[in-house]
Amino acid sequence: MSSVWQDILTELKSKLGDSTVSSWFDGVEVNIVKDKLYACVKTKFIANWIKNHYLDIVQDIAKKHNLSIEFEVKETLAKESSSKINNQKNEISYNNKNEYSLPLSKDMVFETFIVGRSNEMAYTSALRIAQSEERIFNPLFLYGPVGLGKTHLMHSIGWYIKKNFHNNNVCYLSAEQFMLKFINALKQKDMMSFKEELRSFDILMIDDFQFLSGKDSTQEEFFHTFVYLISQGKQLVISADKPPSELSGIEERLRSRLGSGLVVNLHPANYELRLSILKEKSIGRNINDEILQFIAENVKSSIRELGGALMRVIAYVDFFKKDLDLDTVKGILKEFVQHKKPITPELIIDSICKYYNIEKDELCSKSRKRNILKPRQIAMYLCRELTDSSLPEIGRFLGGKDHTTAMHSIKKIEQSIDSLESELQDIKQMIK
Ligand SMILES: Nc1ncnc2c1ncn2[C@@H]1O[C@H](COP(=O)(O)OP(=O)(O)OP(=O)(O)O)[C@@H](O)[C@H]1O
Repeated sequence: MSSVWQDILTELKSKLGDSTVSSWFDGVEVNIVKDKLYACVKTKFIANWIKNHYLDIVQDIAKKHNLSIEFEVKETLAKESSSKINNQKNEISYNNKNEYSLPLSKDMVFETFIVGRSNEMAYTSALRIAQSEERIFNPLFLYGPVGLGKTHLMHSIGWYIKKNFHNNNVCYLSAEQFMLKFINALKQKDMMSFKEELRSFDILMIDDFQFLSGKDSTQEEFFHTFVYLISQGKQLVISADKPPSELSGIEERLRSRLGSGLVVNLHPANYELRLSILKEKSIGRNINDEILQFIAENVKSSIRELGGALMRVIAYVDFFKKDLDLDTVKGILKEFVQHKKPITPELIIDSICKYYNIEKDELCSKSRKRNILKPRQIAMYLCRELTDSSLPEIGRFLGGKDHTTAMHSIKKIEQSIDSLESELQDIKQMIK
């Protein structure tokens, strides 16, 4: 090993400690050309980690040796991963037989979807749609905040139908892709093929429908496709971040049709579901329950984030072949972990909005629609239970209501406490 690199490592150890340096810098190969030191690491993950956490400090030390430093990923490993990507591409093109559909991810099937209270209804509806050739719920409209499994369920429907009903022609598109294909057909002056192709599907699934907000001509085209397919007994599955009634920038006649079948909400996962997902995804990995519980308790924003946190822990174990302790995990997941904040009315209001997928303005408005009134009453109840706020303060926080409204709302929730128990538990989990 180059003596300069040896010196750099020694100095790094004195600043960062032996274990950090051996975790991230063991196995680095160096090559000095003129005044540049090229440090070759095994993977992109390690290179990024070093750049994000230790670059300044390494550069400072290198400067003392009149060197600048650059981190690279070893070419052999880069080649390996590029051949993996090529294999994946082959799978995708096999998967993607019709040119209109986006490929379905092979990891997103019903068998890998973990079911809990927050997504049970969505899972059951998706499975029923896939299993039944009768159009029991048409369209199926799945909605909820990001990263909670809408795409996973749509891909699962696609795979199930491909496997069990070979004659059915499935098309899965993001709303953006739908728009791009529409624009392309207009440009090519080939609207007939576009219409014919879309009308030939037995199951058409459009993801992230909110993307079409304000895109009037694309909506118009989609509207006609929608009406045609439904009239022919074909299945439609749509997903968005909001229910049809709350999608802004979508034409009224389309909104009402989107809501004419079954509309199902995916709620944020509670602790039990987060833990089950982590246990399932870490099968065969040497990660103990204490660590999984720590991740489930702290990474709450979405299942996508939860998966990302677990991947980071798994990558660490794979690279360094070391047993993990909780302190190391806390360090690795620093950016994922939300620090515990004191419980305030603002925090309760934010969590309620997230849970019910409504805007703060709506929650604090005068609306007496049930989908707004109930969350507002729950917010008042939780402010009373979890904070020291007085009734007039609670009324004020929820949009300038008076203290009798706050008192009445809290009573309402107390009267239905048994039926609301599990919902309240889930919301409290999000708040804490
Ligand atoms: N219940 C679940 N069980 C297992 N994995 C899940 C579950 N829910 C979500 N995931 C995983 O979480 C990730 C994000 O899910 P998905 O892409 O389906 O979210 P989404 O609701 O469509 O989000 P977006 O609105 O951002 O498109 C995916 O990797 C998915 O496989």
